[in-house]
Amino acid sequence: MAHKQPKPLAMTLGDPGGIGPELALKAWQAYQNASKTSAHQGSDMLPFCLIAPARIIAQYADILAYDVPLIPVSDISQTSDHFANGLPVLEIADNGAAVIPGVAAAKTAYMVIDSIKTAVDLTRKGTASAVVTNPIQKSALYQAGFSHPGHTEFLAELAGPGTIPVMMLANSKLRVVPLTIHIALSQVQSALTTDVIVDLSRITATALSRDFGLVQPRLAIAGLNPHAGEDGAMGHEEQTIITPAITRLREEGYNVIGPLPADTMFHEEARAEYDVALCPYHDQALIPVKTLDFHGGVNVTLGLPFIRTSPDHGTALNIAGKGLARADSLMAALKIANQMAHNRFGTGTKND
Ligand SMILES: NC(=O)C1=CN([C@@H]2O[C@H](COP(=O)(O)OP(=O)(O)OC[C@H]3O[C@@H](n4cnc5c(N)ncnc54)[C@H](O)[C@@H]3O)[C@@H](O)[C@H]2O)C=CC1
Ligand SMILES: NCC(=O)COP(=O)(O)O
Repeated sequence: MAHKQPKPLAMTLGDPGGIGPELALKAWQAYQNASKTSAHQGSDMLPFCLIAPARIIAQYADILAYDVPLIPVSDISQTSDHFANGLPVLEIADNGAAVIPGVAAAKTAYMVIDSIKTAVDLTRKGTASAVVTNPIQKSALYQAGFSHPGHTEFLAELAGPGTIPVMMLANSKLRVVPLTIHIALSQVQSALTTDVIVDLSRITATALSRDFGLVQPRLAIAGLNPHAGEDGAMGHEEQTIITPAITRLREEGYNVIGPLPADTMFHEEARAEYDVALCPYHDQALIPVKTLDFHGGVNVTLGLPFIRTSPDHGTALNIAGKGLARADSLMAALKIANQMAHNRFGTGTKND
């Protein structure tokens, strides 16, 4: 049987004032170092191509004095041929905006967004296996008129009508899903409905089976209120919204526990009882996962017709261009994208 050509990963620029460009350079160096060790030989890690104006990446390589050759490619399919010799860069339209490490500017937003769109397009066409995003400075994009709270919602729009995106953050100790994402705390109560919980739980369980190899994923749903409402004495959402969702999910055959008091569900023994924790609001989910292992965390968007992973951290403007940024989380995002692609397509071929 003919061996299919594995497709590379499409990495986005992220905010050019943040640590994304530095991390991309460091990730390429880490691949090269790993390829020299015997442990890595024969590895099936897919190479990646950075979708960015090459002059920005060259600026960082220069500032940091990193010896990383940049290889311009006109087509992402050339990535595998060149990856051993340098970091492949697929050029996008460059409006020439100045980039200052540590400064996020609305003037660079066009390139940030174009990089994401291009990566998605290549992945949906099947010429890339997955999208791996570098962090964006959301406030700078908003100044430029970007109307989506973050990647997650933007990717859902690019995927098309009816897409329900699910944000999952994962490290070796914990997986979490916030059931509401980038909204004010005051809006959580109205956004959290039984239908939302059921829909997001189904998508999460399906993805954990298909992409992560869990046969019957165990879901744990957190309460919204202290002590999961203490039988209604501290709030009613557990009784009126969350428990009905859990009942429906169990009737459909899902393995679900909850509503669990959020303050006691993240210690080691409690985590052993489930594969993923679904939490009513953003910080309830992200504080434990980032606290347990900030540098090993990966953000995966489930529910899309393509694979997308990302580091769990942000743009870290305070250390951009200083050589201090750790690439562990981006490396973990590349690794998970790779595993998901292999689980989904075998060799990383067309995927939509
Ligand atoms: N996927 C994405 O595009 C994400 C974007 N963001 C955005 O990033 C911006 C900044 O967010 P913050 O809350 O300040 O979080 P942040 O993660 O950028 O920084 C928090 C702290 O962690 C440090 N840090 C972060 N990544 C690091 C790394 N790889 N190595 C070493 N230290 C690191 C930073 O220096 C800072 O002290 C915001 O605009 C936020 O919306 C935040 C999370 C994810
Ligand atoms: N706090 C997680 C986060 O902001 C990630 O957002 P996204 O840009 O991946 O949607």
